[in-house]
Amino acid sequence: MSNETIGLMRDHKRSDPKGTKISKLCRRRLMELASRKQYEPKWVAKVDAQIPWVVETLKRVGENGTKPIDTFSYTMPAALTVVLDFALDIDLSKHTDYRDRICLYANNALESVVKLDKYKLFFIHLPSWLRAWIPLRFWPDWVAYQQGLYDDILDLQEMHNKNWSLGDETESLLAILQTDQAQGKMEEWDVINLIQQLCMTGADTTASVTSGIMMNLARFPAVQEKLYKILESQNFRADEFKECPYLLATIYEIYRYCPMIYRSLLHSITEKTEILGETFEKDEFICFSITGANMNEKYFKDPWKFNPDRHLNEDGEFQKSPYQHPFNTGKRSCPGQILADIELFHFMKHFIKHFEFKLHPDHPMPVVESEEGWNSFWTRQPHHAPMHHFLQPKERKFLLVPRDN
Ligand code: HEM
Repeated sequence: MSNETIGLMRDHKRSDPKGTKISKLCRRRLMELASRKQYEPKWVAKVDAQIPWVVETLKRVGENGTKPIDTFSYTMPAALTVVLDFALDIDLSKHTDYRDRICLYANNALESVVKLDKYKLFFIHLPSWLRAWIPLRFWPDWVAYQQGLYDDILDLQEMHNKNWSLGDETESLLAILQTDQAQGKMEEWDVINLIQQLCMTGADTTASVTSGIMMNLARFPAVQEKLYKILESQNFRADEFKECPYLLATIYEIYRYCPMIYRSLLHSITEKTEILGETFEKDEFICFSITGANMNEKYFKDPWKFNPDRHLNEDGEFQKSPYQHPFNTGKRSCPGQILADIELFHFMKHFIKHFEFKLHPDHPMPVVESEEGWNSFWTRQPHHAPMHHFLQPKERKFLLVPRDN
């Protein structure tokens, strides 16, 4: 790949239908692969493979359940390993140097590429031909730093291609994309950019929600106990969602009640549109408030109550509310949602088996099920504070008490 074609983003313009078409194809490829039912056991196995080292690490850093910890830095490498194994068919737990470095790039990206600031908006709005004339010393520092991620992705691509050539079966996302590239449907930078996007979007999200689930089970011990008993009665098998609807219902209640990913990305309006009486002009920015819908009495009865049962129907089956959109909805909704649900379900099945999650008096988390109680759970720090691309709980530390001690 030549240096000229490496950049943080393909230059998308509405006047460039080819770019839009290729993005749609990339997105479709990701969703097609994740939704192949026959591959689901393969994705589950990738989650299962992470469990021994994550459980051991959580026991060690949590000093066998005596020291409260923030679990994000341990769930993040596990989630990244799963998503990159899905994309590249490479097990990064055998290449921890790449895994740990890519986690750093992804976390750095969240504090830079993903966060909006005036400086960045200014750069985005310049036409690319003009941007190309700006000397690198005027670019934000993180731009040069993030280029290192591309080197790692190119190395991993080489590693992948040692075991795969054009015409072989396409079991990884990279193989599928490279086949498209060979057929002239996309260019090399599209392939690399999609892998880069997965590093930035596919691990911190799942890792953050996994930590959020454990934290909320510590806040609501009766739900945790019920879940443990159900899973234990099945010997912690639950290979599929339908085998433990209460676990999926609990995950969806945590998506609703603890929406750390509280809004969609920013999108621009393509033509003058009216939504619920509001008029939006072409090119205006729009963003969907996931939290706003979640906590609206109109869509969820007693919204301030934590109640997984609201996601089960009369037969005890999981029923997704049409008003809940943790992944947003429509053409730009999260393409990783199938994989994300699989990851959360199976990570949690194992974590619940191995640990009891408990609050610690030095790190109190409010559990008052009222509007005030709900509000007091969150920090009020500004968007530029660390990790504030997500909605952040004031307290993130809790105990993970091993059940097998
Ligand atoms: C629990 C985990 C996750 C949650 C809650 C989540 C949520 C979201 C949300 C709200 C968006 C913005 C959608 C919009 O603005 O319309 C998004 C975008 C995206 N997500 Fe996820 N996500 C999760 C996991 C994943 C995973 C595992 C992957 C990859 C396999 C992924 C890949 C992406 C990508 C590529 C985008 C950008 C889509 C675009 O711009 O068209 N996400 N996600």
